[in-house]
Order: sequence, then C-alpha cells, then structure tokens
Amino acid sequence: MKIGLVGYGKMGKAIEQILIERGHEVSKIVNIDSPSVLQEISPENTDVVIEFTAPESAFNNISTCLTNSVPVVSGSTGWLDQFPEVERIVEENKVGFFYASNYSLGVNIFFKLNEYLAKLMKGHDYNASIVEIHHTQKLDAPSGTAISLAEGMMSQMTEKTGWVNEETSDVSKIGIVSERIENVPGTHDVTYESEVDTIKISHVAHSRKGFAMGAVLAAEWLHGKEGVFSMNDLLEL
Ligand SMILES: NC(=O)C1=CN([C@@H]2O[C@H](COP(=O)(O)OP(=O)(O)OC[C@H]3O[C@@H](n4cnc5c(N)ncnc54)[C@H](OP(=O)(O)O)[C@@H]3O)[C@@H](O)[C@H]2O)C=CC1
Ligand SMILES: O=C(O)C1=N[C@H](C(=O)O)C[C@H](O)C1
Repeated sequence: MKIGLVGYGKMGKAIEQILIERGHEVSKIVNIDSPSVLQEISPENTDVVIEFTAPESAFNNISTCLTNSVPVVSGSTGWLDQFPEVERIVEENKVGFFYASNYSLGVNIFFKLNEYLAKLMKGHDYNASIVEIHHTQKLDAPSGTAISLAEGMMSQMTEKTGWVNEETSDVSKIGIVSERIENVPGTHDVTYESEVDTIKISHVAHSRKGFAMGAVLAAEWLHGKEGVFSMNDLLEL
C-alpha cells in the first residue's frame, strides 16, 4: 500500500521502519517544517495516512486529509474534545477514520482486563487510582491511555463519576497521577486500595514497536472501509 506519514518524530520513524519491513511504500512525509506537503496528499498518491503529531496539530492534520478523501489512522493524544467534529467530517466525506489512544495489542488486552476487574470491584470499598509514566518530551497529561483506562473503569462502576489528574481521597473520583521520567515508552498501573489490601494491574511497554505495529495493522485493515473505527473493530478480543 501507499502510506503517508503525518508526523515524523519518535512514532513516525518507528512506523516507517515497520512499513518498510512489511513491503509498503511511504508516499509522503509531513513534518512541522514541511506543512505544505499535507495539501499534496490525495487518493491518487496515498491509500491511507498515519498521523502521530501533537495535541494542537492533530485535528487540522486529520480533518485536512479526510476532507481530501484520504483515510486516516491517528494515534495523536490530547485533542479528543474535537472528536465529534471529525465524526461529522467522516460522515460528510464518506471516508475511513481509525483512532486508538494506544495501538499496542498488549494494552488492548489490558483494557479488557481493566474492565473485567472494575466489574468485580463495583460496590466494594476501595479507592481506585491510575499512575501513568512516560518520557519527559510528552506534551499531554494525563496520557490518552490513562483516560481510556479511567473511562473503562467508569463504564463498569457507576459509583465512579469522573477522573482528576492528581491524587485524590474522593472515592467518587479516579485519581490519575502523571510521572515523567527520561526514556520511558509508556507504563500504566491501575490500583485499588483498601485499609486491608492492594490490588494492582500493570502494563509496561518495552519500546514503541508495539504501538507502531498496531498502527500499521490498522492502516492495512482500514483500506477500502468507510466510517469511524477503533481497536475493538480490528482485534477479536
Ligand atoms: N496511540 C498510540 O498508540 C500512541 C500515541 N502516541 C501519541 O502520538 C503523538 C506523537 O508522539 P511522538 O511521535 O512520540 O512525538 P514526537 O514529538 O516525537 O513526534 C511528533 C512529530 O510531529 C511533528 N509535528 C508537530 N506538529 C506538526 C504538524 N502541524 N504537522 C506535521 N508534523 C508536526 C513534530 O515536529 P517537531 O518535533 O518539530 O515539533 C514531531 O516530529 C503524541 O500525541 C503521543 O501521545 C505516541 C505513542 C503511541
Ligand atoms: O506519548 C507517548 O509516548 C504515548 N502516548 C500514548 C498515550 O498518551 O497514551 C500512548 C503511549 O502510552 C505512548
């Protein structure tokens, strides 16, 4: 397939390596210093765009490609307040859009484990919290994955009415603590704490390879489809 890369940082480069290994052609590369290339991307030269940039640029990148009828796989975090507008653009242009806060298979298994554990914990007297640890260049907090974990917990535990990006003793809220440490690709812990014990589940990414592979699989899967899709559509978990 002919795949365009929008964002050529840590993820863009990891994705390029997987694309080459899997025999794809990188049709266009758009980075912050070459924004005009974005307008050159069209269905004639590109089958699918993979977009990993930054919270403030993701929506413009995604909407530009979709409006030009080019399907998009996006992994950028920190922009999801604009997701409904993307859904509208997808509908209007009859094009494909794939989004995941985390593309790794392991994290998507972890999401299911998290929901199952939350279902068991419903109604019991435990304080629920999340710790996410990432590299110091990360622009957004909390991580998109931590927000997805909190949403998964809230979907099972009606007593949890929201999350806050700090430690909290308010048992109706999930406290998400964000730590930034040099070179950490992504660690997420979900903890339930009572006076008598602690239950904890963790996912530790060893590199960016799992995220990159998932994004490439999503691009291969999205080709030729119309609508808004997520990892639940791609993976049979
Ligand atoms: N869903 C998932 O599985 C994962 C998601 N992510 C998310 O992906 C995003 C990118 O992560 P990462 O690659 O580590 O970040 P990097 O900062 O390493 O890379 C982002 C790249 O995008 C470039 N960029 C910024 N604005 C624009 C723009 N308007 N047009 C084109 N390029 C632009 C940056 O340029 P410059 O450096 O010059 O600013 C940089 O090269 C983040 O939001 C992160 O949270 C990351 C890993 C996995
Ligand atoms: O910025 C990162 O690096 C990552 N971002 C995603 C997130 O915000 O959850 C996914 C992964 O944790 C790495």
